[in-house]
Amino acid sequence: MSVNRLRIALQKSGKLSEGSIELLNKCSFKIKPAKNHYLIQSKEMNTDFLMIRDDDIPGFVDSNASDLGIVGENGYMEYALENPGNDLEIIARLQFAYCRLSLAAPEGSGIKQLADYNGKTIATSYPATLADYLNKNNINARIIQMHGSVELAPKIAVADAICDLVSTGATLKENGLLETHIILESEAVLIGRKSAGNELKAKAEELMFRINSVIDAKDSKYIMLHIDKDAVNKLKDILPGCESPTVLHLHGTDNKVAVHVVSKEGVFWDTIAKLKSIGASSILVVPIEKMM
Ligand SMILES: Nc1ncnc2c1ncn2[C@@H]1O[C@H](COP(=O)(O)OP(=O)(O)OP(=O)(O)O)[C@@H](O)[C@H]1O
Ligand SMILES: O=P(O)(O)OC[C@H]1O[C@H](OP(=O)(O)OP(=O)(O)O)[C@H](O)[C@@H]1O
Ligand SMILES: [Mg+2]
Repeated sequence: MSVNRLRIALQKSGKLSEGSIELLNKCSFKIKPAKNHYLIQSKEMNTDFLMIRDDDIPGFVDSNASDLGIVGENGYMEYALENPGNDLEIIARLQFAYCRLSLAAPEGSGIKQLADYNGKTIATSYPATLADYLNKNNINARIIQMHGSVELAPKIAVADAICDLVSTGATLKENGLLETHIILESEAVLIGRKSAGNELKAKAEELMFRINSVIDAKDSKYIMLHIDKDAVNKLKDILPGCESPTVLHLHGTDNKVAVHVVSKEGVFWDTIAKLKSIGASSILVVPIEKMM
């Protein structure tokens, strides 16, 4: 089937939405989200963005209502476990929306070890993932499903414990809950279909080329500085990637040169102090938009 327009499902609002749009706009898609605007067209790669709830993204891709989708790996896993015959695959991990799916129990409940969950009731928005984990660990617990505010359940005796997403741990703390076991680590992932034809696979590869060039550039910096010629070889101990910097002649002096280098590591204030300690001056650190 000819892929005339590429369809990509994104979360319309929530923890994935901003990061997905920011990443894709750095790939030149010019997505301008607007309330109740669920289909956003882009000239870039002839793409239609389907703005939907994150829980619907895996099913949209699996049923070919969308070609690709960006969802949390936890959401992909939940769908895959609920739909054993699914055609989905993770094409790439996108290095944002980091969180983890964990078991947590009320402070003072005495539930600490995995065995303590036997016979208990656990509230979660991810019943298939929780059931799979409990089965694999021979834990016999009752699961009740909630679609949000899961941390409330133990407080109102709806459940003895919970299985929910954790990022900073603030929500657990605010609700008197202690994290006891991490079931899975999650980040935003690009998903597609294993059975996609060559034309769609080629489009996915072009999209990943753009995404990777943005991700690779994310922590990299372009650094320019002036330094004595005989101090250039000291730079590599301070700046990763400075094994073969660009060294330029400086007009009006034979002792100093300009050095330009891409450093993959974050350049922090201590790096600047070390550079100055070996005589570097006119230090300029600029972000890189894309690297290929
Ligand atoms: N606190 C968080 N920090 C980082 N990532 C998170 C956090 N909470 C959720 N996520 C990630 O974002 C995804 C969507 O979470 P969000 O809370 O926006 O979903 P939701 O409330 O179900 O929204 P929707 O209305 O789209 O269903 C989660 O599946 C997870 O991968
Ligand atoms: O560890 P933290 O940094 O506190 O983040 C974890 C919380 O974030 C998400 O909730 P969200 O705010 O998205 O509300 P929701 O339950 O309606 O999804 C998740 O469901 C947790 O409750
Ligand atoms: Mg949701």
